[in-house]
Amino acid sequence: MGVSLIQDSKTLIVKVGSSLVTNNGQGLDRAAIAAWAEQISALVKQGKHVVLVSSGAVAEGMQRLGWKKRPVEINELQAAAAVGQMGLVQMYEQCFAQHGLHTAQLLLTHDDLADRKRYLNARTTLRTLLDLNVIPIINENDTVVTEEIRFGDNDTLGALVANLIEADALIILTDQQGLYSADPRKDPKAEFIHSEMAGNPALEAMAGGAGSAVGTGGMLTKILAAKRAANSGAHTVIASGREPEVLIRLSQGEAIGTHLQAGKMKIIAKKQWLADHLRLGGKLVLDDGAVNVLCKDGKSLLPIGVVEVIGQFERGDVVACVDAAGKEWARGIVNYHASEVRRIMRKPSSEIKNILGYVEEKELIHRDNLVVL
Ligand SMILES: Nc1ncnc2c1ncn2[C@@H]1O[C@H](COP(=O)(O)OP(=O)(O)O)[C@@H](O)[C@H]1O
Ligand SMILES: N[C@@H](CCC(=O)OP(=O)(O)O)C(=O)O
Repeated sequence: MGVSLIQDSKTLIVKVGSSLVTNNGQGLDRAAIAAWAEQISALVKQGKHVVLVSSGAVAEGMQRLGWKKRPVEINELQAAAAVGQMGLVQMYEQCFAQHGLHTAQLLLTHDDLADRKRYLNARTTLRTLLDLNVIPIINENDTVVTEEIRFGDNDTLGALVANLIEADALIILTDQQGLYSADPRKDPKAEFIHSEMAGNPALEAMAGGAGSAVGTGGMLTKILAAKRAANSGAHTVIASGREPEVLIRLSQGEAIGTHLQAGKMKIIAKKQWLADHLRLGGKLVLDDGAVNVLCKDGKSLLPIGVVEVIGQFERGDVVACVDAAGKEWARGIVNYHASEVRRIMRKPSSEIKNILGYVEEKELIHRDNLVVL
């Protein structure tokens, strides 16, 4: 990858695995967590947006409960995760507080991100937190899922979050320097992979399962996460979380770890995603002024620019933005139900509260959720 792609990245997802966070299951590694918090804080102060996806709840819960062996029963794993998550977020909150930054806890499941309304809600919340310079700390909501906890799939969650907020890069920190041609714990001749295209099927054959007792996904979930992140145009780096100043050095363009490049440009990825993944709901007919600000100025669509609503749709659906002659100019994810849009169209956003009694968002379609055709 052009290593500078990390350097130029504005929005980063950093994922840290259980073995790192808990020092191989020995309990939370305060020094390591403090070091990542310091680096992330420095990046945020440079104007970057950083989301942290952290594993370690089960491992920390086991430690707190005095369990020596990872339980087999799902309900016990869930209990351990619930206990351990408390320690995890306390530690992050304390470490980021040293740098004057707040943290926020987000517990998500894969299903949350597959559901279009929840997807939009999660996306809006994350975007708001990042604008406030708060550090979102994300983990799986282990209480309500069984599949994810069984396979321990925070690598996938990291990629889903990268898709969710269209991050520029996903940095997966683990206990190895990166990807080797085979598991280096088992094959001393394994060669280091410096750079590849994300999604290259040859990578999947190289990746083995977890090598430690506390990590669960192994390299394969990281390779698949890179492929998924690339769908929204995000590059992935797999690197050692124990490498001093790893995040700072990556952001300065240093070639540390394995760089897996996304083949698609973000804007093309976004258009494809909007075209492929969400069903097209109805249409919004815009006045000429609204067409202009959307297409020429790259602004969000406000209710005042809409003159007619055609068809039915729900919050989170994709709608087409057309002019009076029916020509489609843009398409995007709408923040209100069709019946609500019919009530607030042609009105300034300041009247949404009076008309509906609540405000989902002041935009009908936020510019981040819109592509001009
Ligand atoms: N080809 C490979 N290159 C590097 N590591 C590999 C490879 N195949 C399997 N692994 C194993 O994957 C482990 C990292 O995955 P995992 O234990 O799940 O970590 P994490 O907790 O960071 O998600 C490494 O410690 C290593 O033993
Ligand atoms: N939610 C689980 C995540 C488990 C997991 O994905 O672990 P890892 O393979 O170490 O990233 C936990 O916090 O323990």
